[in-house]
Amino acid sequence: MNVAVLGRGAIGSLLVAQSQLNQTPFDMWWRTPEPEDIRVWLQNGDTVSLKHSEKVSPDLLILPLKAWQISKALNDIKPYLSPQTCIALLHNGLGTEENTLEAFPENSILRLTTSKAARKNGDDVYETGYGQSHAGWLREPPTAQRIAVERLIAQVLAPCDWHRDISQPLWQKLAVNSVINPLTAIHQVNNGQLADKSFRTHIDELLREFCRISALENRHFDFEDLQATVAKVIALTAENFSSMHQDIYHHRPTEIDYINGYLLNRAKLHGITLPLNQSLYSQIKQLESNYLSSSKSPQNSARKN
Ligand SMILES: NC(=O)C1=CN([C@@H]2O[C@H](COP(=O)(O)OP(=O)(O)OC[C@H]3O[C@@H](n4cnc5c(N)ncnc54)[C@H](OP(=O)(O)O)[C@@H]3O)[C@@H](O)[C@H]2O)C=CC1
Ligand SMILES: CC(C)(CO)C(=O)C(=O)O
Repeated sequence: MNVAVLGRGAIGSLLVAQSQLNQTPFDMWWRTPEPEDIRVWLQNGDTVSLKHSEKVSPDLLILPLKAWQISKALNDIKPYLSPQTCIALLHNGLGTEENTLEAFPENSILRLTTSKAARKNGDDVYETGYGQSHAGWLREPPTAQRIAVERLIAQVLAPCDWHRDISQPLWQKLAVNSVINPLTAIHQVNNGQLADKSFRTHIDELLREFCRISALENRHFDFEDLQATVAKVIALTAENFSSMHQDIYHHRPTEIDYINGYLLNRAKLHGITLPLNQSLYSQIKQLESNYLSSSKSPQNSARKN
């Protein structure tokens, strides 16, 4: 099976490194031919060197991109895809699925999410955490391709659970991201600092709003289970800076439209408001607008984490 991974981002590089260690190397499609190669530093001490590949129509294309990059990326690479190419979306948040299904009506589409962690520093990628992944089909391919893809994904994203309805784990991850990401980004704290009791009221209120909108979507989450899940993620990733914290710090666009913005869109459809989500959404948009509208380059800021 010919597999390609788009970009040379943190999570994508981790997957390609893992595929090399499994002796089933994936191709990597970069936006630019430079640098000649990149290195991935794994937590087990291995270092893997990765190179850019020529674009040949793949059986499986994985897009481990920021949610807001997906639509343009798929448009850019459409000429290299055939109706038989399976497209795998891997990102935080929700909201790219419908457009992808519509834009590629003949292709099988897979949705992935992961709690693995990696960060880029220049041309190097560092694995910073192990974690569970989840996978499920939005549109299934014929049986032989389905089995081959499932086997491959189970290897490179291990441990990986397969779901008949992938939207349930995606909503569960959305709950976690809708709390940790904007709070850490606005207060510029690491994930662990959210355990401080001063954040308790906001965390609980965000989870209450999440339960209200998810129930209207016929997805039922227990408030106390979510409290426990968020507390666990905060403890397990205490030293990490969330992706939204890093995006704000490095003056990059955030995924807010696909996290709290997604919840707000669903709420609007149901005719309800989510006041705390709205407030955090507006604060993140304001922070983004301070630098996205200016010509100052993000590279000018000192790097952290
Ligand atoms: N990093 C982490 O620890 C975790 C990340 N996630 C989620 O996974 C997703 C990916 O995150 P992450 O790996 O950190 O993101 P990165 O920003 O590191 O990687 C995104 C990559 O996509 C590439 N890209 C974007 N648009 C295109 C395009 N049109 N054509 C080709 N390449 C393109 C970028 O290329 P270029 O380098 O040229 O800009 C970049 O290499 C996000 O949704 C994130 O929230 C989830 C769990 C943990
Ligand atoms: C789970 C969490 C919050 C870990 O940092 C994450 O997914 C992110 O930073 O985007």
